[in-house]
Amino acid sequence: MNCFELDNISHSYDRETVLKDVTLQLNPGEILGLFGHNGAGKTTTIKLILGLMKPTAGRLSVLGGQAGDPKVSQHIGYLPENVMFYPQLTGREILAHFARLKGASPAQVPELLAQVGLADAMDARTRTYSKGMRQRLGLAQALLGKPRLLMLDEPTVGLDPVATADLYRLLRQLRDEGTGIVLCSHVLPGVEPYIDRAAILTAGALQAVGDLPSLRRQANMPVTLDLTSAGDVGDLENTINAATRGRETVLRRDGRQLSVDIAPHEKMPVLQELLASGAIADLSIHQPSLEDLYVHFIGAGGLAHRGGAQ
Ligand SMILES: Nc1ncnc2c1ncn2[C@@H]1O[C@H](COP(=O)(O)OP(=O)(O)OP(=O)(O)O)[C@@H](O)[C@H]1O
Repeated sequence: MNCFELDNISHSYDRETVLKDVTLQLNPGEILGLFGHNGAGKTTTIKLILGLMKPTAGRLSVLGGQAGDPKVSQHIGYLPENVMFYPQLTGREILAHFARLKGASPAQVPELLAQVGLADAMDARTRTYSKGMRQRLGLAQALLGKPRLLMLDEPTVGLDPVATADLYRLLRQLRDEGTGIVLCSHVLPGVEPYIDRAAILTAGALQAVGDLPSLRRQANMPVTLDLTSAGDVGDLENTINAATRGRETVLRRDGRQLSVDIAPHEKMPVLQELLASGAIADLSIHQPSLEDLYVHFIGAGGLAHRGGAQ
């Protein structure tokens, strides 16, 4: 059974359509990154899956049932963006309160607080917590009752690099135990190794969905070969020019180092020719990163929306 299935979902607030024909599903034991700039429609998608609103058009099922049905909702964990808690209560008291609301066992509370790195702070009032600690308490709240579907809206905001890596490790562990996880973010650096698939949303429309190799195929962006010459750099330049003649490539030179941007399907024949020439001492191949692919798919409109390329 899918964790959720969105089938041609559209949504409008008043007259403005902010989600357009979105078709997307999440499997158990999978981490999906849902990426888009501010206002792209990520939170609206989450609210529909939570059953807080009904889509204007399209069909939606969550954990095999109806979004918003309490029998479904009890298996969903949700961490909203900018989570806030009552400042006079301790972390332990707050989590115990949410455990009662969710019908989860209170025995989980200290264990979950330790799991998110708040073992030493659980009896301190949350007004003394840093933003990162509040975020981790929010995550513990989302993990109450061992959800089958976990949705996290900008979970790494406020976390330092060590806490961010800890969070991703924890998500991987939950994924391996069968939880389906949606990670919404407009912060891409560092996330690539931790997601199974990415969905890229611009102005309410899905531009691309897939794992990294599939997104690379869809984007068909050039691959960069960085080459170090074995002898005279001019000779290597001539060899590259011969190997790439008639192909669409860009060649750059920086001292003894040469870089060639080349279409993915041209990579192997050109590499074979270059290796056979004996003119290369070393080489590395750079595929487009998740950030490169994101910028490619959101296009000029998306960049304008974000105030230019970053
Ligand atoms: N309650 C609302 N009433 C009217 N318009 C709304 C409402 N909530 C969101 N919108 C609009 O819907 C669009 C999508 O917003 P949404 O919050 O889903 O985007 P997002 O991708 O989560 O953005 P962010 O990263 O800034 O949280 C935006 O244009 C936003 O202004």
